[in-house]
Amino acid sequence: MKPTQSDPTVQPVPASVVATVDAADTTLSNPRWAVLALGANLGNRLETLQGAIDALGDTPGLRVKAVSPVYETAPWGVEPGTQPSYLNAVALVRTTLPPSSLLERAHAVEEAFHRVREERWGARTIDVDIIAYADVVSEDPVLTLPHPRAHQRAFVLAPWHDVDPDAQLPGHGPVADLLAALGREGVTSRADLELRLPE
Ligand SMILES: Nc1ncnc2c1ncn2[C@@H]1O[C@H](COP(=O)(O)OP(=O)(O)OP(=O)(O)O)[C@@H](O)[C@H]1O
Ligand SMILES: Nc1nc2c(c(=O)[nH]1)N=C(CO)CN2
Repeated sequence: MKPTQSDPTVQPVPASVVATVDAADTTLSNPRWAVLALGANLGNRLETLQGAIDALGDTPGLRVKAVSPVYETAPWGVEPGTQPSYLNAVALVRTTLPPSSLLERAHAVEEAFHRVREERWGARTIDVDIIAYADVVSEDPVLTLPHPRAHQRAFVLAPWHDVDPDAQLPGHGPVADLLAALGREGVTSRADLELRLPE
């Protein structure tokens, strides 16, 4: 039936309202891949890593596609012997969230596991970093993409290479080459530990 001018349900929506609603819709129509690095060096490290993966899997618009093997790693960037060792892993996700929303979600997951931000590179129950988001390159300090130190970190490159041997770190080249150049010192496989995909 053709609506008439007097039908109140066909009032035109003002352009300003359309623009506001569109701006508030922060999902993308196309899912993108992203690489997340997880690290924990306080508390029950494996349990926390699994909890973070499950929490990420509970995120609307995000699907965890692969979870890497677990590595026990020497704390990077601090005096040796000043912190407990880390468990590290990498998750590959597909998401319709834009990068800023993915970072918000990563921070919410950290908060859920009582991460306390005190000093730079301080010990933590959980750290969730965005290593790469599709092929986005951004120097924004709030969200630098790819992660500005990923290419220097075997604790990121080794698990990433395990789940995606052909991976490329945007702007830096093949992960396999970066890992070969860096070496695996301080990064030990923990084949006795396993992380699951979210149920
Ligand atoms: N790719 C990224 N992933 C996560 N956080 C990022 C990224 N780029 C910039 N940041 C910013 O870095 C800030 C500090 O992050 P965080 O406390 O996790 O650092 P860190 O884990 O101690 O050190 P690092 O950044 O070297 O891993 C965050 O609040 C975030 O805004
Ligand atoms: N081994 C290891 N060292 C670190 C880690 C980490 O996850 N693993 N994270 C840091 C800040 O992101 C600083 N140092």
